[in-house]
Amino acid sequence: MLQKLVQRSFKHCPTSGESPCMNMDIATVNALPYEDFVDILGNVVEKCPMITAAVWSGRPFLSLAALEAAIREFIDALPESDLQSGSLTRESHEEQAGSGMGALNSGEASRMARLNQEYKERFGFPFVICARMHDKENILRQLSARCQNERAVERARGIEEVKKICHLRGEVGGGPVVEVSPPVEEVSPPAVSPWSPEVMEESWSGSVPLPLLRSSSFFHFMRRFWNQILMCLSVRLRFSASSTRRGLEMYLLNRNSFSSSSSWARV
Ligand SMILES: NC(=O)N[C@H]1NC(=O)NC1=O
Repeated sequence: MLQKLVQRSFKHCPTSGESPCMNMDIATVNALPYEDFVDILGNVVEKCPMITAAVWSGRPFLSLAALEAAIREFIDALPESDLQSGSLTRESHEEQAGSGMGALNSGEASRMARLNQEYKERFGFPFVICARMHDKENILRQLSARCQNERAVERARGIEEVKKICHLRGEVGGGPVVEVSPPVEEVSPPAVSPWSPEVMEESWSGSVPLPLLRSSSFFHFMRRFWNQILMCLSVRLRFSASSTRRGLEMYLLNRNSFSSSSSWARV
């Protein structure tokens, strides 16, 4: 499969004979820039180019068989879906607990479960919200209100919420709090940026003090396990094909959205 894909992508082999051509192919494949690598091999797993994108950093591959083995290993290493009950990550637990989701009374829990189910049946993907920016009352209000939206609106909104979660997890990082000297001239983010302190504090109702959010080491985050989502988002931004983008968006919402009625209700 990989050989056919690669050979089809190289119209001619500069040398005669099979093996030099194949060797040349693997050398050429290893030398491919990120975009070309994902463009050519991005659909070896249906509408999951992030798998190809994730293995790109493992080059150089000794052979096409080694590249295929890297893809297989990545697939085998994917954790069970977060949507199975009891499989919430530590970060999800903390975020949901921090917003008060761990203190739902029975009325709130059953309302949350009902609304989650209604949302999932209406849109075909789970409700996603950046819990650190809301308390439980607001989450319930948002869930109820957003059930009335159009699907396209909710799909875009869910992706935006995933990005907010991604951003805040990057800020907190979980690593040592690194004191960094303030830049010589404070360049304030553009006022309209959703990440500007004003916008964040305006909708801020989470439990993590803002100063901490700003001071922990971002680079620790780069080592943390969310590189898959970052890969997704970077691949999504690079891909023009809307169908691929839609596939990735649905992947993000269903695979990384953490929520199912049982998890919210349970938490
Ligand atoms: N349902 C849902 O969005 N859950 C996620 N949101 C968040 O901030 N952490 C989560 O687990």
